[in-house]
Amino acid sequence: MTGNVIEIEKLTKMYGKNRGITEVSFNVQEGEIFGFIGPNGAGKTTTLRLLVGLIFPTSGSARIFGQDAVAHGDTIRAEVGYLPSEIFYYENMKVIDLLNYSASFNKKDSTKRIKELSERLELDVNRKIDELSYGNKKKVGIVQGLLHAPKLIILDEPTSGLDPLMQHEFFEIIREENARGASVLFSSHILSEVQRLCDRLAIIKEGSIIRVDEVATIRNEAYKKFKIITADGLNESNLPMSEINDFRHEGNEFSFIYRGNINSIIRAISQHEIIDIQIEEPTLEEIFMHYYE
Ligand SMILES: Nc1ncnc2c1ncn2[C@@H]1O[C@H](COP(=O)(O)OP(=O)(O)OP(=O)(O)O)[C@@H](O)[C@H]1O
Repeated sequence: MTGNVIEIEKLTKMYGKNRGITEVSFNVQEGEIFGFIGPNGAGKTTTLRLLVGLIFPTSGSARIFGQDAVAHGDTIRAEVGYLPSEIFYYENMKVIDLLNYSASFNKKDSTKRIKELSERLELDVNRKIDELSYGNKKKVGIVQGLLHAPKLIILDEPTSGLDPLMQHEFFEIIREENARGASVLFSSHILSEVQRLCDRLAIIKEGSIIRVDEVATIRNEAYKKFKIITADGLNESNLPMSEINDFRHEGNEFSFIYRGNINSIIRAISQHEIIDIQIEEPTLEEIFMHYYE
Protein backbone atom coordinates (compact mmCIF):
# COMPACT_ATOMS: atom_id res chain seq x y z
CA MET A 1 0.00 0.00 0.00
CA THR A 2 1.06 3.59 -0.60
CA GLY A 3 0.36 4.84 2.91
CA ASN A 4 -2.88 6.32 1.60
CA VAL A 5 -6.17 4.85 2.73
CA ILE A 6 -8.12 7.07 0.35
CA GLU A 7 -7.03 8.16 -3.12
CA ILE A 8 -9.32 10.39 -5.10
CA GLU A 9 -8.32 11.32 -8.61
CA LYS A 10 -10.10 13.79 -10.88
CA LEU A 11 -13.41 12.58 -9.54
CA THR A 12 -16.34 14.15 -11.36
CA LYS A 13 -20.06 13.66 -10.83
CA MET A 14 -22.75 15.28 -12.93
CA TYR A 15 -26.39 15.01 -11.93
CA GLY A 16 -27.83 15.26 -15.43
CA LYS A 17 -26.70 18.68 -16.53
CA ASN A 18 -26.06 19.86 -12.98
CA ARG A 19 -22.64 19.94 -11.43
CA GLY A 20 -22.12 17.69 -8.44
CA ILE A 21 -18.31 17.81 -8.22
CA THR A 22 -15.62 18.58 -10.80
CA GLU A 23 -12.22 16.87 -10.98
CA VAL A 24 -11.82 16.47 -7.23
CA SER A 25 -8.43 15.06 -6.19
CA PHE A 26 -6.95 14.46 -2.73
CA ASN A 27 -5.54 11.64 -0.62
CA VAL A 28 -6.05 10.67 3.00
CA GLN A 29 -3.03 9.07 4.62
CA GLU A 30 -3.15 6.13 6.94
CA GLY A 31 -3.58 7.25 10.55
CA GLU A 32 -4.57 10.85 9.96
CA ILE A 33 -7.69 12.81 10.78
CA PHE A 34 -8.62 14.65 7.62
CA GLY A 35 -11.19 17.43 7.44
CA PHE A 36 -13.29 18.12 4.37
CA ILE A 37 -14.82 21.54 4.49
CA GLY A 38 -16.93 23.76 2.32
CA PRO A 39 -20.18 25.69 2.31
CA ASN A 40 -23.60 24.11 1.68
CA GLY A 41 -23.94 22.61 -1.77
CA ALA A 42 -20.18 22.60 -2.41
CA GLY A 43 -20.08 18.86 -3.05
CA LYS A 44 -19.02 17.23 0.24
CA THR A 45 -21.85 14.70 0.42
CA THR A 46 -21.45 13.85 -3.25
CA THR A 47 -17.74 13.12 -2.77
CA LEU A 48 -18.32 10.94 0.31
CA ARG A 49 -21.14 8.98 -1.34
CA LEU A 50 -18.89 8.31 -4.33
CA LEU A 51 -16.18 7.13 -1.95
CA VAL A 52 -18.34 4.49 -0.34
CA GLY A 53 -19.77 3.41 -3.68
CA LEU A 54 -23.36 4.54 -3.06
CA ILE A 55 -23.37 6.55 -6.30
CA PHE A 56 -21.19 6.24 -9.36
CA PRO A 57 -18.82 8.80 -10.84
CA THR A 58 -19.22 10.40 -14.25
CA SER A 59 -15.44 10.22 -14.60
CA GLY A 60 -12.30 9.90 -12.49
CA SER A 61 -11.71 7.41 -9.72
CA ALA A 62 -11.85 6.86 -5.98
CA ARG A 63 -9.89 4.13 -4.24
CA ILE A 64 -10.14 2.97 -0.64
CA PHE A 65 -7.38 0.69 0.68
CA GLY A 66 -6.16 0.63 -2.92
CA GLN A 67 -9.45 -0.81 -4.19
CA ASP A 68 -11.72 0.93 -6.64
CA ALA A 69 -14.87 2.22 -4.94
CA VAL A 70 -17.13 1.20 -7.82
CA ALA A 71 -15.81 -2.32 -8.34
CA HIS A 72 -15.36 -3.20 -4.65
CA GLY A 73 -18.15 -1.26 -2.93
CA ASP A 74 -19.32 -4.22 -0.84
CA THR A 75 -15.87 -5.10 0.53
CA ILE A 76 -15.11 -1.46 1.20
CA ARG A 77 -18.35 -0.81 3.08
CA ALA A 78 -17.63 -3.79 5.35
CA GLU A 79 -14.35 -2.22 6.47
CA VAL A 80 -15.44 1.38 6.62
CA GLY A 81 -17.55 3.08 9.26
CA TYR A 82 -19.76 5.48 7.33
CA LEU A 83 -22.13 8.03 8.79
CA PRO A 84 -24.37 9.52 6.08
CA SER A 85 -25.56 13.12 6.30
CA GLU A 86 -29.19 12.11 6.33
CA ILE A 87 -30.21 8.96 8.04
CA PHE A 88 -33.30 7.00 7.16
CA TYR A 89 -34.38 4.25 9.47
CA TYR A 90 -37.02 1.67 9.95
CA GLU A 91 -39.01 4.04 12.11
CA ASN A 92 -40.91 1.36 13.98
CA MET A 93 -37.82 -0.35 15.34
CA LYS A 94 -36.30 0.15 18.75
CA VAL A 95 -32.81 1.63 18.75
CA ILE A 96 -31.27 -1.46 20.31
CA ASP A 97 -32.88 -3.76 17.74
CA LEU A 98 -31.54 -1.66 14.88
CA LEU A 99 -28.04 -1.60 16.38
CA ASN A 100 -28.06 -5.36 16.98
CA TYR A 101 -29.28 -5.86 13.44
CA SER A 102 -26.40 -3.71 12.08
CA ALA A 103 -23.96 -5.59 14.30
CA SER A 104 -25.18 -8.93 12.96
CA PHE A 105 -23.42 -8.15 9.66
CA ASN A 106 -20.06 -8.30 11.44
CA LYS A 107 -18.28 -11.33 12.73
CA LYS A 108 -17.40 -9.71 16.06
CA ASP A 109 -19.68 -9.53 19.08
CA SER A 110 -20.48 -5.82 19.43
CA THR A 111 -22.78 -5.95 22.46
CA LYS A 112 -20.28 -4.30 24.79
CA ARG A 113 -19.34 -1.69 22.24
CA ILE A 114 -22.97 -0.73 21.60
CA LYS A 115 -23.55 -0.34 25.34
CA GLU A 116 -20.40 1.73 25.84
CA LEU A 117 -21.00 4.10 22.93
CA SER A 118 -24.70 4.57 23.71
CA GLU A 119 -23.91 5.41 27.33
CA ARG A 120 -21.24 7.89 26.40
CA LEU A 121 -23.54 9.61 23.92
CA GLU A 122 -26.49 9.40 26.33
CA LEU A 123 -28.57 7.54 23.82
CA ASP A 124 -31.56 5.66 25.22
CA VAL A 125 -31.48 2.43 23.24
CA ASN A 126 -34.90 1.34 24.42
CA ARG A 127 -36.70 4.18 22.66
CA LYS A 128 -38.37 3.72 19.32
CA ILE A 129 -36.54 5.40 16.48
CA ASP A 130 -39.49 7.47 15.36
CA GLU A 131 -39.67 9.04 18.83
CA LEU A 132 -36.12 10.37 18.58
CA SER A 133 -35.08 13.94 17.86
CA TYR A 134 -32.81 14.74 14.93
CA GLY A 135 -29.75 14.88 17.20
CA ASN A 136 -30.57 11.53 18.80
CA LYS A 137 -31.02 9.92 15.38
CA LYS A 138 -27.57 11.26 14.55
CA LYS A 139 -26.23 9.47 17.63
CA VAL A 140 -27.76 6.20 16.40
CA GLY A 141 -25.84 6.73 13.16
CA ILE A 142 -22.62 7.38 15.04
CA VAL A 143 -22.94 4.20 17.12
CA GLN A 144 -23.88 2.26 14.00
CA GLY A 145 -20.85 3.62 12.15
CA LEU A 146 -18.39 2.85 14.94
CA LEU A 147 -19.57 -0.39 16.49
CA HIS A 148 -17.39 -2.66 14.37
CA ALA A 149 -14.13 -0.78 15.12
CA PRO A 150 -13.53 0.12 11.45
CA LYS A 151 -10.09 0.88 10.03
CA LEU A 152 -11.46 3.90 8.23
CA ILE A 153 -14.20 6.20 9.46
CA ILE A 154 -16.03 8.47 7.01
CA LEU A 155 -18.44 10.93 8.57
CA ASP A 156 -20.71 13.36 6.75
CA GLU A 157 -21.39 16.39 8.94
CA PRO A 158 -21.42 14.26 12.09
CA THR A 159 -21.89 17.05 14.60
CA SER A 160 -24.91 18.79 13.11
CA GLY A 161 -27.76 18.41 15.57
CA LEU A 162 -25.50 17.51 18.53
CA ASP A 163 -25.39 19.88 21.49
CA PRO A 164 -21.96 21.22 22.54
CA LEU A 165 -21.47 18.64 25.31
CA MET A 166 -22.23 15.79 22.93
CA GLN A 167 -20.00 17.31 20.25
CA HIS A 168 -17.20 17.30 22.78
CA GLU A 169 -17.84 13.65 23.69
CA PHE A 170 -18.04 12.75 20.03
CA PHE A 171 -14.64 14.35 19.34
CA GLU A 172 -13.18 12.41 22.26
CA ILE A 173 -14.50 9.19 20.75
CA ILE A 174 -13.01 10.09 17.36
CA ARG A 175 -9.63 10.86 18.96
CA GLU A 176 -9.68 7.48 20.70
CA GLU A 177 -10.60 5.70 17.48
CA ASN A 178 -7.70 7.49 15.80
CA ALA A 179 -5.31 6.54 18.62
CA ARG A 180 -6.43 2.92 18.13
CA GLY A 181 -5.24 3.24 14.53
CA ALA A 182 -8.31 4.29 12.57
CA SER A 183 -7.99 6.89 9.83
CA VAL A 184 -10.75 9.47 9.77
CA LEU A 185 -12.30 11.61 7.04
CA PHE A 186 -15.04 13.94 8.10
CA SER A 187 -16.91 16.74 6.43
CA SER A 188 -18.04 19.89 8.08
CA HIS A 189 -18.89 23.47 7.33
CA ILE A 190 -17.59 24.53 10.73
CA LEU A 191 -13.92 25.43 10.49
CA SER A 192 -13.33 25.69 14.23
CA GLU A 193 -14.09 22.00 14.73
CA VAL A 194 -11.84 21.04 11.84
CA GLN A 195 -9.12 23.20 13.35
CA ARG A 196 -9.40 21.44 16.70
CA LEU A 197 -9.41 17.90 15.42
CA CYS A 198 -7.69 17.57 12.06
CA ASP A 199 -4.13 17.12 10.85
CA ARG A 200 -4.90 18.16 7.29
CA LEU A 201 -7.84 19.49 5.39
CA ALA A 202 -9.26 19.97 1.92
CA ILE A 203 -11.48 22.89 1.07
CA ILE A 204 -14.16 22.47 -1.56
CA LYS A 205 -16.10 25.26 -3.19
CA GLU A 206 -18.64 25.00 -6.00
CA GLY A 207 -17.60 21.43 -6.74
CA SER A 208 -13.85 22.03 -6.96
CA ILE A 209 -11.03 21.61 -4.46
CA ILE A 210 -9.42 24.97 -3.80
CA ARG A 211 -6.83 23.90 -1.28
CA VAL A 212 -5.36 20.84 0.45
CA ASP A 213 -2.93 21.50 3.27
CA GLU A 214 -1.89 20.92 6.85
CA VAL A 215 -3.95 22.82 9.38
CA ALA A 216 -0.72 23.97 11.09
CA THR A 217 0.69 25.32 7.80
CA ILE A 218 -2.40 27.35 7.11
CA ARG A 219 -2.35 28.81 10.59
CA ASN A 220 1.34 29.69 10.29
CA GLU A 221 0.95 31.74 7.17
CA ALA A 222 1.30 34.95 9.10
CA TYR A 223 -2.26 36.07 8.81
CA LYS A 224 -2.98 38.68 11.44
CA LYS A 225 -6.27 39.96 12.66
CA PHE A 226 -6.33 43.71 13.29
CA LYS A 227 -8.84 45.50 15.49
CA ILE A 228 -8.38 49.26 15.53
CA ILE A 229 -10.23 52.17 17.03
CA THR A 230 -9.27 55.58 15.64
CA ALA A 231 -10.32 59.14 16.34
CA ASP A 232 -10.41 60.05 12.65
CA GLY A 233 -11.66 56.97 10.75
CA LEU A 234 -9.49 54.80 8.54
CA ASN A 235 -9.06 55.70 4.92
CA GLU A 236 -9.32 52.61 2.69
CA SER A 237 -7.34 54.32 -0.06
CA ASN A 238 -4.32 54.48 2.30
CA LEU A 239 -4.51 50.75 3.06
CA PRO A 240 -3.05 47.87 1.01
CA MET A 241 -6.56 46.53 0.31
CA SER A 242 -5.30 43.72 -1.98
CA GLU A 243 -3.70 42.12 1.10
CA ILE A 244 -6.73 42.69 3.30
CA ASN A 245 -9.72 40.42 3.76
CA ASP A 246 -12.93 40.65 5.66
CA PHE A 247 -12.72 44.41 6.15
CA ARG A 248 -15.43 45.61 8.53
CA HIS A 249 -16.20 48.78 10.39
CA GLU A 250 -18.71 50.15 12.78
CA GLY A 251 -18.29 53.82 13.52
CA ASN A 252 -14.60 54.29 14.22
CA GLU A 253 -14.00 50.63 15.07
CA PHE A 254 -12.32 48.69 12.27
CA SER A 255 -11.32 45.05 11.87
CA PHE A 256 -9.73 43.04 9.08
CA ILE A 257 -7.50 40.05 8.30
CA TYR A 258 -4.13 41.01 6.87
CA ARG A 259 -1.49 38.97 5.14
CA GLY A 260 1.49 40.98 3.94
CA ASN A 261 4.41 43.06 5.13
CA ILE A 262 3.78 44.08 8.70
CA ASN A 263 5.71 47.37 8.37
CA SER A 264 3.64 48.67 5.49
CA ILE A 265 0.36 48.07 7.29
CA ILE A 266 1.67 49.70 10.49
CA ARG A 267 2.85 52.72 8.49
CA ALA A 268 -0.53 53.04 6.80
CA ILE A 269 -2.40 52.83 10.09
CA SER A 270 -0.07 55.23 11.88
CA GLN A 271 -1.23 58.06 9.65
CA HIS A 272 -4.36 58.02 11.78
CA GLU A 273 -5.00 59.01 15.36
CA ILE A 274 -5.13 55.58 17.04
CA ILE A 275 -7.13 55.16 20.23
CA ASP A 276 -6.70 51.40 20.58
CA ILE A 277 -5.21 48.55 18.57
CA GLN A 278 -5.14 44.76 18.90
CA ILE A 279 -3.22 42.42 16.62
CA GLU A 280 -3.99 38.74 17.06
CA GLU A 281 -3.93 35.28 15.43
CA PRO A 282 -7.08 34.79 13.42
CA THR A 283 -9.05 31.55 13.62
CA LEU A 284 -9.16 29.31 10.54
CA GLU A 285 -12.70 30.49 10.07
CA GLU A 286 -11.55 34.07 9.76
CA ILE A 287 -8.69 33.14 7.43
CA PHE A 288 -11.06 31.36 5.09
CA MET A 289 -13.90 33.85 5.08
CA HIS A 290 -12.82 35.05 1.67
CA TYR A 291 -13.03 31.54 0.23
CA TYR A 292 -16.60 31.36 1.41
CA GLU A 293 -17.71 34.70 0.04
N1 LIG B 1 -29.54 13.83 -6.40
C1 LIG B 1 -29.16 15.00 -6.91
N2 LIG B 1 -29.71 15.48 -8.05
C2 LIG B 1 -29.33 16.66 -8.59
N3 LIG B 1 -28.41 17.47 -8.03
C3 LIG B 1 -27.85 17.08 -6.90
C4 LIG B 1 -28.18 15.83 -6.26
N4 LIG B 1 -27.46 15.70 -5.13
C5 LIG B 1 -26.68 16.81 -5.06
N5 LIG B 1 -26.91 17.63 -6.11
C6 LIG B 1 -26.23 18.91 -6.37
O1 LIG B 1 -24.83 18.71 -6.31
C7 LIG B 1 -24.18 19.79 -5.67
C8 LIG B 1 -23.37 19.28 -4.48
O2 LIG B 1 -24.24 18.83 -3.46
P1 LIG B 1 -23.76 18.11 -2.12
O3 LIG B 1 -24.97 17.62 -1.40
O4 LIG B 1 -22.72 17.13 -2.45
O5 LIG B 1 -23.11 19.32 -1.33
P2 LIG B 1 -22.63 19.42 0.19
O6 LIG B 1 -21.32 20.10 0.16
O7 LIG B 1 -22.70 18.11 0.84
O8 LIG B 1 -23.68 20.40 0.81
P3 LIG B 1 -24.46 20.37 2.23
O9 LIG B 1 -23.48 20.86 3.25
O10 LIG B 1 -25.57 21.33 1.98
O11 LIG B 1 -24.92 18.97 2.45
C9 LIG B 1 -25.27 20.78 -5.28
O12 LIG B 1 -25.30 21.79 -6.24
C10 LIG B 1 -26.53 19.94 -5.30
O13 LIG B 1 -27.64 20.74 -5.66
